[in-house]
Amino acid sequence: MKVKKLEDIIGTEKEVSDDNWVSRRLLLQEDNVGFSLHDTVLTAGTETYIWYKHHIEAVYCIEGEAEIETVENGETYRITPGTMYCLDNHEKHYVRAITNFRVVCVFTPALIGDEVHDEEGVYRAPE
Ligand SMILES: CC(=O)NCC[C@H](N)C(=O)O
Repeated sequence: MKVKKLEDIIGTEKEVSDDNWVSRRLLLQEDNVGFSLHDTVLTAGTETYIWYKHHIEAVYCIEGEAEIETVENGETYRITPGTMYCLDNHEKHYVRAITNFRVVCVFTPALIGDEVHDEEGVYRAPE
């Protein structure tokens, strides 16, 4: 069994930041469990364009509020604590954080660890 605390991750290479968010990566490919698990905070007032071309992501909100817009059809969703969304069709989308937006994210396949979005909003393909 594996037990890790957020405080074990903060300040290490498993705490990964991009312009609009910080992602504390609790489980990664090296843990060999088939998914990765992150505690992520998106910064209030930011808009992030994302396309998980190679991954499925589930996102469970535990603090704050955001709007998600799926690009293909322009639909918007208000996400608040206790709500989950799952990008099960690799949807291109925007995340607009209204307040600091804290979420638990699960990715399959698991992230390797240092991924940030490229110019297309994509995390690189798993190795
Ligand atoms: C909600 C979302 O996808 N935010 C971007 C960061 C990502 N979830 C991560 O933790 O790497």
